[in-house]
Amino acid sequence: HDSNNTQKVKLTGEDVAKHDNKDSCWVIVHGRAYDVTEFLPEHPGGSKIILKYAGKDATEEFEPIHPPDTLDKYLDKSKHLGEVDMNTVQQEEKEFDPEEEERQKRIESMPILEQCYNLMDFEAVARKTMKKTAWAYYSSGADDEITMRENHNAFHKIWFRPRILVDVEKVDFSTTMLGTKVDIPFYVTATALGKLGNPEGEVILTRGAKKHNVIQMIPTLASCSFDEIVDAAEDGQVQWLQLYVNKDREVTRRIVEHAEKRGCKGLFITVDAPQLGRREKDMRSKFSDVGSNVQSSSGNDVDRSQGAARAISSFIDPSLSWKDIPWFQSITKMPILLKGVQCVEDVIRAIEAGVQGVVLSNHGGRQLDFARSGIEVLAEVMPVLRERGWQDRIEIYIDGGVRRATDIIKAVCLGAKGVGIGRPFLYAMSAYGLPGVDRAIQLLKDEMEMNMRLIGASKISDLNPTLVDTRGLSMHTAMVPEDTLGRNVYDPLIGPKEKAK
Ligand SMILES: Cc1cc2c(cc1C)[n+](S(=O)(=O)[O-])c1c(=O)[nH]c(=O)nc-1n2C[C@H](O)[C@H](O)[C@H](O)COP(=O)(O)O
Repeated sequence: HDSNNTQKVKLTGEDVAKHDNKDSCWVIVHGRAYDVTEFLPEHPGGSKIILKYAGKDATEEFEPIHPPDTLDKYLDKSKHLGEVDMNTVQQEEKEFDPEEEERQKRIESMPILEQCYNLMDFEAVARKTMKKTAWAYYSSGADDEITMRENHNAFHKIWFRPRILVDVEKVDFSTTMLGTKVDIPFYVTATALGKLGNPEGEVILTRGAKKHNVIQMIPTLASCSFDEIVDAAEDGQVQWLQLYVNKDREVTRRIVEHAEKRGCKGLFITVDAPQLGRREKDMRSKFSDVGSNVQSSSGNDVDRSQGAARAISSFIDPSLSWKDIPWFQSITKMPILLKGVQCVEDVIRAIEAGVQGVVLSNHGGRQLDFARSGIEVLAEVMPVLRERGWQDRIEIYIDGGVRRATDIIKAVCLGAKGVGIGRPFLYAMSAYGLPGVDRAIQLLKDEMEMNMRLIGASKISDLNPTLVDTRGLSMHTAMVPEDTLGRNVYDPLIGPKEKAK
């Protein structure tokens, strides 16, 4: 570097390769070198994963887990060593990976998008075509995944009581959420690490949401930076922020104030994850591509925590409690909602605390196993609120296991303002990109129109509790419901290549 610190000569791969150990550790990310020696013990994902790339190009591993502005935000400028001449960097010989070979073949013969007729089709295709680590992270639930399966299963215990001879020539299923007019009562909920499934990440969901006038909830743990996701939105497009509260409240304050400044129209504080659940599929897959090397080189002190999730969530504050709500109300004007409320007592407390809404949710079954489904908690909550005349005091959402428009209708009949949908859009995005998300939302809209007609409702306000029979809802089958839907629903249809023969 010359006197005013402009880099005169690029670093070479050799320069970086000399710093390949815990006493001097340089890595390359996006063509620039960084000295992360002092950062090693602070890395939430542990030092081992960085040391695996010491002296080398870490971009591929870094990219899906960290927003692009991570190093600018969290690594002192003095550790930014400047540009590397990537022609001098020896790219790692990709060892032959039979699993990857198989996956590429499955991608070649995957169904064309038009052969996906419902949200479960996207899951079935994604299961076969996504990288193992991505599938493991997205599809996993906590422990035995009882709650994850129950989330979808619960909807099967609610039956309709349709009305007839209602003029349903015109059907309008638009509604409002926190004052925003949306086409259909669902939003794309916050799910972390969008780039695990698709290199473009969460901005694909932004574009899909815009096209269909539905709201996107931006995750704290997105792969894209918050600003990238907001910049990808078009004028007038409404987004909400999902917040994991940081132990360092100043960090949280900055995130909340910035989100408000960028125009977010709702703050959803996640309250069901003081510690992230144990998602064993995620743990297993991470150990296959990281743990094994770590295990062999470090013996017993291998990082026993789970895969991607634990690595990115050590900042979450487990001391968060009701006493913190006034502080949030003092730092933002955005409506505040609690995401992950799981019993009527806490809904009452939320109303008394003056928040604007709750999401009845168990985090997609990724947190406490044997937590009840959002729809079951909704059936417990609404009669109690109605008794008190409080049913309009806050907006109530549910999420978890929503895969059909009939699931949305059941939730709205029972009193939800709308529902959040997670995995299906991750699978659609991972398998088919933006066209996948676009088709998934359109399929839901088509189902919604048909089912509203068949239930005898021409608009959202016609949906009410008399249209559903929930007597079976609280019966929990002891056995683990075999969730075959995602496995069998699409035939191993021939892909375009075979057709040509
Ligand atoms: C599928 C998925 C869900 C995550 C999610 C990541 C994935 C891959 N992550 S997690 O890494 O911490 O678990 C978040 C998250 O960042 N924050 C959050 O509030 N909910 C998170 N959730 C829960 C999500 O917001 C919904 O509650 C859940 O996805 C709804 O269930 P379905 O997937 O069945 O629609």
